[in-house]
Amino acid sequence: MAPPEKIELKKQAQQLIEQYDNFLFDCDGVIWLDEKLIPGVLETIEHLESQGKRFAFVTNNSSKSRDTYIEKFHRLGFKGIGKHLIYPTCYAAASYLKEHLKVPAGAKVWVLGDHGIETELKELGYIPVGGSDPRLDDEFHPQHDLLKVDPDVRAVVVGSTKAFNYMRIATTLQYLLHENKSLPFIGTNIDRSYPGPEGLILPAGGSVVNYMSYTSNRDFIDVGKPSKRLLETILEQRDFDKSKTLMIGDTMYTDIKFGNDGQLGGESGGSLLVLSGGTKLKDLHHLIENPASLQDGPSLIPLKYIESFGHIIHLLSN
Ligand SMILES: O=C(O)[C@H](O)[C@H](O)COP(=O)(O)O
Ligand SMILES: [Mg+2]
Repeated sequence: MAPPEKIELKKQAQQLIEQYDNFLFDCDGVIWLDEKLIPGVLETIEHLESQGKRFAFVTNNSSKSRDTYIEKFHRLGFKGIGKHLIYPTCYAAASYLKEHLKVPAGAKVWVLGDHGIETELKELGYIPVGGSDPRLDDEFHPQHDLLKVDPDVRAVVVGSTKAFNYMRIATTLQYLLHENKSLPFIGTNIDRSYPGPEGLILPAGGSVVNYMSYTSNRDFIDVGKPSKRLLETILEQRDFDKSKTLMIGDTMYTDIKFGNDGQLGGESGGSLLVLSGGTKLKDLHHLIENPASLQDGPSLIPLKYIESFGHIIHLLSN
């Protein structure tokens, strides 16, 4: 496999834009770092729009609903980003329950995670339980009411939360073990960590999901990147030709694998790694030099890489 091409010249930036019609953006580490917009990204996306390019945002971050993301995009200066362009994994989880598992509206769903999951479940007619219930902040005691399983719960969704505590782990475990482990166990994403504020690398949703997987000794259904089902849903809903679509992300085992396994960009490929988030150049070099050291080897290697997506507008204006 050819080593990834570094985009550093104006003509390479122009070629990239000519080659693809559709752009799928990861958010954390590509568009922003927490509340800070990554320089040049807004201008580059506005340039793509002016060229008639189409795009969508696909984030493994389950903490915010699509409506909350719209507010964030507006706050950061993006105009006209509608709900239909945003695919966070809280929405992917709720859609999976409805479209794939056919869990009927009106069913209760146990949640370990932040508000985004509860909001998206409600939008599809489900009744979230657990989640932000303040009783989950109580100190653990074995007679606590919430440790008794509600028999009306039909599925469990686990995602990132900053309120991880023993009550949440213990209550969620009761549901995962309930009736011989028969309730579907959905995990929003597999990310170990993410690039947070102040340059900190922070624990991500995958740590919470895998904690629950370990303690329950159960596998989970991963609805986030690199899930092929998520990609197919986006391509279908947005009517994107996959051979003309590029995935842009900062994480190789989620974003780049999503683009490569999904065969974006046709025979030439369709994955672009940005170094503005959690992956640094040394990580890319490590992967290229030791592909066997990572389980998924070549499917994690991007077609191209660039220091940040915002760098494109800088290259184009030179
Ligand atoms: O669990 C999380 O919150 C995610 O790991 C993280 O924020 C990744 O989001 P993405 O880079 O897919 O936007
Ligand atoms: Mg990211």
